[in-house]
Order: sequence, then C-alpha cells, then structure tokens
Amino acid sequence: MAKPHVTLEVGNDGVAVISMSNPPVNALALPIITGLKEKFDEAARRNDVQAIVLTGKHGKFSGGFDISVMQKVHQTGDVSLVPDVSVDLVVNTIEACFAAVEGLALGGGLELAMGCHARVVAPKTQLGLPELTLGIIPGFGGTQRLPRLTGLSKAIEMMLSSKPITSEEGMKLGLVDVIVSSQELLKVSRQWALDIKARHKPWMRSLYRTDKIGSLSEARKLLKAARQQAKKTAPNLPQHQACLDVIEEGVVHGGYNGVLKEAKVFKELVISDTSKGLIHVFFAQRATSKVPNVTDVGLKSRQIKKVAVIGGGLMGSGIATALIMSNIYVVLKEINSEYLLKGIKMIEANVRGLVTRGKLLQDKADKALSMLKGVLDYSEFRDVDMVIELSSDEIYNLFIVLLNPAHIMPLLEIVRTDKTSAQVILDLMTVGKSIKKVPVVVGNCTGFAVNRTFFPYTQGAHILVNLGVDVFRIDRVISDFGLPMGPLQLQDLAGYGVAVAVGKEFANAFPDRTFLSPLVELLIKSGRNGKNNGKGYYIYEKGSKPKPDPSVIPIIEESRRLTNIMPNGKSISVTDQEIVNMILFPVVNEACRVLDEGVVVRASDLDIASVLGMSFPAYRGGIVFWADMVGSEHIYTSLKKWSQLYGDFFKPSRYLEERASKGMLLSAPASASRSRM
Ligand SMILES: C[C@H](O)CC(=O)SCCNC(=O)CCNC(=O)[C@H](O)C(C)(C)COP(=O)(O)OP(=O)(O)OC[C@H]1O[C@@H](n2cnc3c(N)ncnc32)[C@H](O)[C@@H]1OP(=O)(O)O
Repeated sequence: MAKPHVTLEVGNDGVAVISMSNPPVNALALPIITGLKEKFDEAARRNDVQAIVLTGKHGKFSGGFDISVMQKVHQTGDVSLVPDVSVDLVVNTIEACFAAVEGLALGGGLELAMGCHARVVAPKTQLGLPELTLGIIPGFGGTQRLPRLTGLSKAIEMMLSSKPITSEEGMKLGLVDVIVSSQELLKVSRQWALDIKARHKPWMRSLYRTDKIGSLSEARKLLKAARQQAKKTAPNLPQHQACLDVIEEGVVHGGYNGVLKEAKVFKELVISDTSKGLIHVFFAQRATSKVPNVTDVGLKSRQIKKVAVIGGGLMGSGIATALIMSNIYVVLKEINSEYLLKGIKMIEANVRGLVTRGKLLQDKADKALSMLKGVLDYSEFRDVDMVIELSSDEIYNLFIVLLNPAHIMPLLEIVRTDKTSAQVILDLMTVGKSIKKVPVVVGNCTGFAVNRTFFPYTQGAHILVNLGVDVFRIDRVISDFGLPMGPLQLQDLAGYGVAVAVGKEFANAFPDRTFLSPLVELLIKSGRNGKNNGKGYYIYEKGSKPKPDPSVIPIIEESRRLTNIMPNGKSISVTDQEIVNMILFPVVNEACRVLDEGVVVRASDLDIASVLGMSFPAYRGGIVFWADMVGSEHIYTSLKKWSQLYGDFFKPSRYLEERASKGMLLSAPASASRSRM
C-alpha cells in the first residue's frame, strides 16, 4: 500500500490543488500533516499559484486526525506526539484556501475544511465532529469554527451528540457553500477559488465571524442548558463539560483565544483515562473483523440475499426483524400456523416499535415487512443462501448468539467449533455486519463469551445482599460506575424465570464457584416476577421510573437467615468502591478463565463483547482493559482476601494468579495452544 502522502498540482488557471492521500479514509497521519505544511509553503512561494484548493483522494476528504497517534500517546505517555495543527497549520496557512469535499469530512478533516474560506461539497457527504466519542474534543479549531458557521445551538448539538450531518443539511445551516456533483467538484472549486481571489465572492474567515453566535446572554443560556443536559446524559464523561467550556471561551474572548484554549484542553483530555478507554474500544471494535484462519486466508464472503429462519420464537423473530430491516429476504419457518402467526406478529410488533420510537420511517417499515414470508414446510428453502436454525444448532456445529432483544442488541457472537468451516464463519460475519451487528467469533463453552464472563456479576450482587448490603445501594453504585442499571434491576428486567434457568446452568457447569442464593426463589414465591408483572426489587408502573419497593426487605431478610453468611450475624461494612470491586473483580476473574481457555481470539474481543453485550461502559475500555487499568495484582490480592473470608466464589483463577505474580497485563496474548477455536 502506498505511504500516506500529499501532492501539489498547479493548473494552467493558476490554481494549486493540494490532495491528501492515505487510504482508506485519508486519516491525518503525521506525514499528511507535515506534507500539508510543505505543500502549502511551496504553493505560497510559487509565482504561478493564484489560489489553492484542498482536497482528498479516493473519493473522501478525510476521516480526521490519525487516531493511532493518540493510541501511541497512551502507550508512551508522550503527549508531544500530537502536532500543533490548530494555529500553526489551520489559522496561519489554510485560511487562505478552498475545500473541495466529498465522501466524508470528520473530526480534523472537517476542521481543515472549516478553516478554508469556502466549502464546495459533493452530495451525501458526511460532515461531523465525532471527537467526543474518543474522549477528546475537536482540536483543530472545530469548537470555534463550527458555532460560527452553523450557529451555536446546532454546533453544540453536533459536537455533543457526535452525529454527522449530510452536505444537504450542511448547506441549509451555512456549513456548506455549494453542493456539486462529485465529477464537477474540482472544476467548481477551482472557479470558486479564482472568484474569491478576484473578489467576485466575499472573503470569509470563519474564525472571526460573530453573526451566528448571538448575544452573550443568549449564548450563555444555551451553554447552561447544554451543561445541565450533559450532566444527566454523560455524568462520567469529562470531555462534554470541557467542550462547552472551550466553546464559551471563544464566545466571550473571541475565536482565536478559543482556539488557544482548545489546544490546551485537547492535550489534557488526550491523556485522560476516558480517552484511553474509548480509543481502545475504537480499535478493538475494528479488530473483531480480523479473525485468524478466516479473514486472512484469501476467502471471499458469499452474498447473502435470502435467509431461512427456523423457529419464530423470541430469538427467531428478533433475528428475522434484524434481517428484513437490512434488506435481506426472510423465510420464517414454524411447525404450525398458530406459532407462525405468533412469530409474524412479533416481527410486526418489533418493526412497529421502531417506528413509534422514531428509529424507522413508515415506508422503510413497510418495505421491511414485505421481505418476510412465513412458511410451514421447506419448499421455499430451495433458493435461500443461508439457514439459521435455532433449536438444534449443535447439528451444524455452529451457533450464533444474540442477546435479547435480538433486533436491538448490537453484539453477535458467532460460536465456532472445530468442525465449522472458515467460509461459513466469514459469511456469517458478513451477514452480521449487514444487519448492523458487531460479530465477534468465539469458542464454545457454557454461556459463550458474554454470559460466561458475566455470570458472577449477579452472583456477586447476591453475595453482597446476603452479607447484609442494601440492594438499592448496590444498584446505585453500579450504575454510578457506568452500567445502565445495577445487577438486581437487571434481574428484574430479564424476569426471574431467566435467572433461575441460567443460574442452574452455571451451577452445573461451574459448581466450584457458584453461589447458591435462595433469594430469587423467595421472590417468586411471594408473587414477584420482576418487570414482567410490575413487582420485583422495584415497583414498575406505566410511565414512571422503577421505584425501590420497601416490601421486598422482609424477603431479603429471609434469604439472609437461610444463607447465614453474615459474619457473627452482622451486616458487613463496605465502601462504594468495595461494592464495585466485589461485583466486578469476580467478573474479571471469569474473564481470565475465558482468556486462558482461548474462548476469544484476543482480549480486546472480550472488551467489545462486554461493551456491546453487557453495556459495560465504553469509556472504561471494556472489562479486560478496565482490569488492566486497575492492575492485576490489586485484583488478585482482593479476591484472595475475600475468598478466605467468604468462600470459593472469589477464589482467584490460575491465569490471574500467574499474571499478577509476573506483573503481566491480563490482555497480553494468551498461549495459542489453549485455543478453543
Ligand atoms: C484533532 C482532531 O480534532 C481529532 C480528530 O480528528 S480524532 C478523529 C475524528 N474522526 C473520527 O472519529 C472518525 C473515525 N472513523 C470512523 O468513524 C469510521 O472509520 C469512518 C466513518 C471514517 C469509516 O467507517 P467504515 O467505512 O466503516 O470503515 P472503518 O472500518 O471504520 O475504518 C476503515 C479503516 O480506517 C481506519 N480509520 C478510520 N478513521 C481513522 C482515523 N481517524 N485514524 C486512524 N485510522 C482510522 C480504521 O481503523 C480502519 O482500519 P482497519 O481497516 O485497519 O481496521
């Protein structure tokens, strides 16, 4: 592959076209930034250059600053690896040129384009500043220029949500000056550049505009509302408040001062734990697409247009929903018309639910439902490209595992056994991606990757409850840590039937480390079934948030009497941090076993599985990454202490012990010989 480079071509019209080339997305790698500086200098020196157009090769402007540079900063702690671009390049140099943009201009890419005098953009181009998803803020002047081009309110929305807009919306907002076809992009850009140079069109230095910012009091009102909103929606994410502070600096003290503050805050955030976690997740998610002996052996995935799904239960209908929504025909097979009708109704309800929640347009919903056909025999299977069998999967030595609800949960576990062909895995990965899931290839074991790793999660909570810790405190502490809800509320949500069935399965598979809590059975006996019947640890009423139910306390006390594990019959006293650790260190311990047995290809796959399958906070980088940040030695000594006090549930695994004693990262590659795949 060609190295990242920047070219300069000067036409007879006197326009220099500076092009960035770094496939696949023209990320602004260090050689690109150096190349840009050199080519701009060269263009400024040359007498034959009248005007400059900046563009990207391969149909894309730029996907932004090279994120791997920030990963290097995390590995080395050397923040000086991030070049000074915002003042040095954008303010001092690029402001004299014109951007010809197509495909995408994200992050630093859009910031370069905004630094230019005008933006000539191809249709359907994605324009956005997604930096906050990486734990940082825009660092090439974006926090200052976007509000000045689109208005403060829209700019705040774009940065805080990280969602891109299209060129068409950008045109309405003032971010885009003109939309032209991709074929005409360069021609029109050259003409614009010459027109502006000749003063036929006005010069626009976006950094110094004030017309869209509004009055200081209006701006402060907007920023205050955004701060309050961010406190609620992103309580553990420092970059949101920091971004608003930097925007405010520019509003109060002018764009240039805003740029200076932005550069300073960017460098502080880039070394934050949040950025480390989120950037790890960015690359970890992409690494799941690289599966040894599947994606590196020259195979091509087959096109899957029609899939037969056998079984229209909860899982089957969820999978069928996901498939039809991605334009894949589905033949849904059931054993009788009653079940078939039920399955179809469930799919219709899934699709309607998405329309009601504003996630799908009605015409797309109609189109999706038209791709579904229910059948009672196999005659329609003639021309299907794939059959997904949900009841007796073992026959095929292949499983796919989706967590409920299957059409919403983003993770797809593809379970590979020694008889599964690489081609089938590859085809499934492709289908998985086309139904907008993230496929992770895993080995076969009870619970597969996610449920196996997280089986101690609820059990740890039950031990704590039986040791006398308040149920609602446990849930609060875990949601403050960053999971969407605590383990007991999660149990309410899943229903107690699931808890009993899953509990039995794990008790059989791992009797040495299963804590048998009588609590769920007691709750069922008292007529509770969690959210399903409105009564669990919490009371569920339509339209209001779950409320802790004080009448559950006597049931919990009964459970404590039965288990009798409180030391001297007294509740243990623990800090909030200890609650987090007593629940999550056993999960890390199980993750170690999963790594040791080679159930996942690499540790970062388990991070992605935990983030997408359990909603483990992405800004903590996933379960293994978080554990390595905490340190294996601390986890090991804590577990060892608790195992002596409270039993084998906490007993450290061999893998953890070994790594802790050697001071090794848990994520360092495990020995290949133990792989289950
Ligand atoms: C100072 C500045 O303000 C700071 C910044 O600019 S930070 C960067 C901001 N930009 C972003 O966050 C965009 C990140 N990229 C993306 O969202 C997506 O890659 C995309 C929408 C551009 C393309 O998506 P898609 O077509 O699905 O391709 P995707 O698989 O994600 O990426 C293709 C390859 O490009 C790499 N890549 C994409 N953007 C990159 C970036 N900004 N830096 C480094 N590598 C990048 C990916 O890692 C992947 O590499 P791989 O093939 O080796 O795994």
